Amino acid sequence: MSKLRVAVLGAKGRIGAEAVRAVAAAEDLELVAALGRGDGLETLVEAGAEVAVELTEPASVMDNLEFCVRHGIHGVVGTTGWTDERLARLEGWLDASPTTGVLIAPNFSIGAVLTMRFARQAARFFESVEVIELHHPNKVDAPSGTAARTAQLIAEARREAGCAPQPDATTTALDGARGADVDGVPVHSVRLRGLLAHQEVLLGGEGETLTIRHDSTHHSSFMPGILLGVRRVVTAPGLTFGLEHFLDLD
Ligand SMILES: NC(=O)c1ccc[n+]([C@@H]2O[C@H](COP(=O)([O-])OP(=O)(O)OC[C@H]3O[C@@H](n4cnc5c(N)ncnc54)[C@H](O)[C@@H]3O)[C@@H](O)[C@H]2O)c1
Ligand SMILES: O=C(O)C1=N[C@H](C(=O)O)CCC1
Repeated sequence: MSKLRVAVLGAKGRIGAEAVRAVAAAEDLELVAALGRGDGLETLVEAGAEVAVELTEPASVMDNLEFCVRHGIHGVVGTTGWTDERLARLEGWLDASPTTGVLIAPNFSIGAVLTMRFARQAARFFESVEVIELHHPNKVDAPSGTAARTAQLIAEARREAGCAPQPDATTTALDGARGADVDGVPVHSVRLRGLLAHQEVLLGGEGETLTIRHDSTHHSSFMPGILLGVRRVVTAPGLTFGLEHFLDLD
């Protein structure tokens, strides 16, 4: 059986370097290109890449994906910075290339995907929900893509269940003291040397709290999800948002 031809964009970055090793080590995949900043995207076509793993930065991801989709190269995207406007542009490119698939995964680790799932399940049962994400201090964006997605899922679940707004008597606060408001859910971002990627979802009701916590302590935690995404995206045309769609969770 022929191997799936895979390229990594952002190959010299923290997660990109780990992805290069993981793809190269997978028996059913062939690493055909490993691009860093400044390398020409034409290399993807010359190398015959079928799937591009996009692990760069929010300022680069759109140009890279536009090129890939235009050339029928499937995308597996971990890069953050997704807004409704960006997603709409990507969907426009995909409409014009109907056999091409792009997976955007706010987080590739199974624990983080389950944290999002559990948070969504729990959200309607508690009066209060806040998210704390904690990352290494080299991270350029805040809040994390994972925390933003978690907050959106929580907010959706609470809207669907008709939950009342969260109780909060704060009338005076320093800027940022109550975190960022993501769809009505406060999200707090910690940047600390020694950390990699961590998240807590705090839920509170009368006389009880529930904390859902996930820790990625090494970039290896993201690799099984990236490899799964690469194998599945070639049979999933259009946009898939979230690795959970490839996990058959329930
Ligand atoms: N979804 C997930 O599970 C997951 C996990 C970890 C990191 N991330 C995200 O992945 C992205 C990268 O994270 P990181 O910690 O590796 O960052 P990093 O800064 O270590 O690496 C990014 C790399 O991309 C390179 N780059 C920038 N523009 C480029 C371009 N146009 N073409 C090729 N290379 C380019 C940079 O030079 C750098 O080497 C971030 O958005 C981060 O939030 C996602
Ligand atoms: O290290 C990062 O940067 C990470 N980014 C993603 C996010 O913003 O959620 C996933 C976790 C690691």
